[in-house]
Amino acid sequence: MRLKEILSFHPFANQFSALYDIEINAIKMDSREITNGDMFVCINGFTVDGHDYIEEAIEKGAIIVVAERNVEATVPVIVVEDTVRFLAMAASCFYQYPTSKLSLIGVTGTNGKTTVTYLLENIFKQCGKKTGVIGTIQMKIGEDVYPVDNTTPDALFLQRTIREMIDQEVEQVIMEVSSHALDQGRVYGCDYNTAIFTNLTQDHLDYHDSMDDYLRAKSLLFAQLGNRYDCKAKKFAIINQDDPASKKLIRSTAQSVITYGIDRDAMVMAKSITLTSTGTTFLLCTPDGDTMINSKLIGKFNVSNMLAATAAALSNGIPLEVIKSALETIPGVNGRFELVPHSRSFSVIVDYAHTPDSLENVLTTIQELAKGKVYVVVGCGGDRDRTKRPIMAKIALRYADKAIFTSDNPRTEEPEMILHDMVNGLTPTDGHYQIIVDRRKAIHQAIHQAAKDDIILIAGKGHETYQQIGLVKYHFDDREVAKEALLLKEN
Ligand SMILES: CC(=O)N[C@H]1[C@@H](OP(=O)(O)OP(=O)(O)OC[C@H]2O[C@@H](n3ccc(=O)[nH]c3=O)[C@H](O)[C@@H]2O)O[C@H](CO)[C@@H](O)[C@@H]1O[C@H](C)C(=O)N[C@@H](C)C(=O)N[C@H](CCC(=O)O)C(=O)O
Ligand SMILES: Nc1ncnc2c1ncn2[C@@H]1O[C@H](COP(=O)(O)OP(=O)(O)OP(=O)(O)O)[C@@H](O)[C@H]1O
Ligand SMILES: N[C@H](CCC[C@H](N)C(=O)O)C(=O)O
Ligand SMILES: [Mg+2]
Repeated sequence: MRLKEILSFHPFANQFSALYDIEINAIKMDSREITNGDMFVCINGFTVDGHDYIEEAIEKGAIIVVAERNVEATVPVIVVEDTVRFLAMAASCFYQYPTSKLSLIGVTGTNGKTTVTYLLENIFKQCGKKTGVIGTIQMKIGEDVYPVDNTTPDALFLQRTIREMIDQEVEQVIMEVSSHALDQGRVYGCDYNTAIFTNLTQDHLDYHDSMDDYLRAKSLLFAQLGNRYDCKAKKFAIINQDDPASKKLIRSTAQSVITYGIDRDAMVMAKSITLTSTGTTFLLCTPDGDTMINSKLIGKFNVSNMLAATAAALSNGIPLEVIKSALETIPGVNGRFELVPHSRSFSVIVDYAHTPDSLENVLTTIQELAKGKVYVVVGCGGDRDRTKRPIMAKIALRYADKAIFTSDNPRTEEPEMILHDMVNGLTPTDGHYQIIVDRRKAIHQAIHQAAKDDIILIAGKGHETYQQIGLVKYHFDDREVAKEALLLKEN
C-alpha cells in the first residue's frame, strides 16, 4: 500500500507528502520480523525500547521508520506523538478497516471471558454462521485453530487476523478483551457491535495500581463502543447487574444497555436454578420469552456466563430456541471444570481458576457437590499479582479439607518464594496444608491420598499444556499428569 493511503487518518499527513509514493510491503512492530519493504513502528515497551532496534530493522529491509523522537536513520523517519496509537490506526487502515466489515463482539471481565466466547461461538454456529474466536486458549477461524501468545493480541496481529477472517468468510467474531489490552491500546480502532462485561474481582494488581484503575481499564471497552447512533449498525453493552461495578460501567457507555443477573433484577435473568454434579437447570427469563435450560455446565458462575451469552445473542437477533439448543449441547470448555475421565470412585477436576474469586466459586460449587473430602492442588503464577497469593491460600484452606500448595507457572520468580507469599501470614486456625513445590508430585500426592467420594480440584492451569519455569516452557498438562497418577494408584 502507498504511504499516502496508510497516512490517510493522520491529521497533518501533508508534512510527509514527499514520501507519499513509497510503497509499503507490511507494517511491523518487531525488528526480528522485518522483511524487505516494511515499515518499522518503534514501540517503547515495558521490557525494551523499540527505538533501540532501528538499525537492525533497516538492515533487515525496513524502508521507513515511525518513531516518537528524532532518530538517526538511513531511511526516512516519521515522528509521531504516540506510536502505539499510530500502529493501531495504520494497521486498521492497512488491512482496510476489517472490524467494520463483520460483526464483532468483545468480552471483558476478570473471570468468564473464555467461557462466554465459547458459548457464543456455539450459538452462532447453530445459526449456520461462520465464526472466528480470539482468546486465551487459541485463535479459531471456523474449525481451524492457531496458537496465541496473549489473550488479546497486539493491534497489528489483531487487524491482520480479522482481515484474514473476512477473507475466509467469517461473519461473526467473538473475542476476549483483557484489561492489559484495553490499557495498552491493543484494541484501538476495533468497531465492536457488542461489548460484554462479566465481573470484576481482584487480579492483575501487579499491573494496575488499584481496583479502580483496573475498572477504568475495563470501562474503556464500553466508553469506546461507537458513539454514533446508526439503526443499521446498532451497538449493545451487555452488563452483569449482579456485579457492584455495573453502575459505573453503565454510565461509561452511550449505547443501549442490556442487563443480566441472577441475584438482582435484570432484563435477562435465571430463576429456579438447580445445580447438580452433572449439570445445571434453570429458567431463562428474557424479553423474548422464558424457557427451561438443561446445561452440562456446572456451577452458578456458569449460569451467569450463560446469561451473558444469551443477552448478547438475543440483542444480535438470534432466536431464543437457537440459544436454548446451543446452551444445552455445549459439552464444556477446555480446562474449565473439566472432569478427568477414569473409573475410580472419586473425582478429579481440572479448572483454570487462578484468581481468588474463581477459586472460591469453583471450590464452593465442589463443596456443595462432594459427598466425601475436597482436595485442592493449587499455586500462583510468577511475575503476576503478588497480593492475590495469600488470599488464594486462605480460600483454599477455607473450602477444602486438604490443600496442597504447589507451583503454577513460576516464570522468573523462585517457586519457593511464591509459595512463601502464599502461606506467610497464615495462622494454624486457617487450616492444615502441605507444600510440594513440584506440581507433578503434588498432583500424584493428592490422587494417592484420595478415597471413595472425594473430589480433587487441580486449579490454576486448566487448558495449559506447558509449565513456564524461568523463561522456558516445558510440556505439562494437569490432565495428563492426573491420568498418569491414576494409573499408578493401587486402591
Ligand atoms: C506486560 C505486558 O502486557 N507486556 C506486553 C507488551 O510487552 P512489552 O511492553 O514488554 O514489549 P517489549 O518486549 O518491551 O518490546 C517493545 C517493542 O520492541 C519490539 N522489539 C523487541 C525486541 C527486539 O529484538 N526487537 C523489537 O523490535 C517489540 O516487538 C515491541 O514492539 O507488549 C507485547 C506485544 O503486544 C505483549 O506480548 C506483552 O505481553 C506479555 C507477553 C504478557 O505476558 N502480557 C500479559 C500480562 C497480558 O497481556 N495478559 C493479558 C491477559 C490477562 C488476563 O486477562 O488474564 C493478555 O491479553 O494476554
Ligand atoms: N462468571 C464467572 N465468575 C467467576 N468465576 C468464573 C466465572 N466463569 C468462570 N469462572 C472461573 O474462572 C476460571 C476461568 O474462566 P475463563 O477462562 O472463562 O475466564 P477468563 O476471564 O477468560 O480468564 P483469563 O483472564 O485468564 O483469560 C474458570 O476455570 C472458573 O474457575
Ligand atoms: N492470562 C493470565 C493467565 C494466568 C494463568 C495462570 N496459570 C498463571 O500462570 O498465573 C495471565 O497471564 O496472568
Ligand atoms: Mg480467558
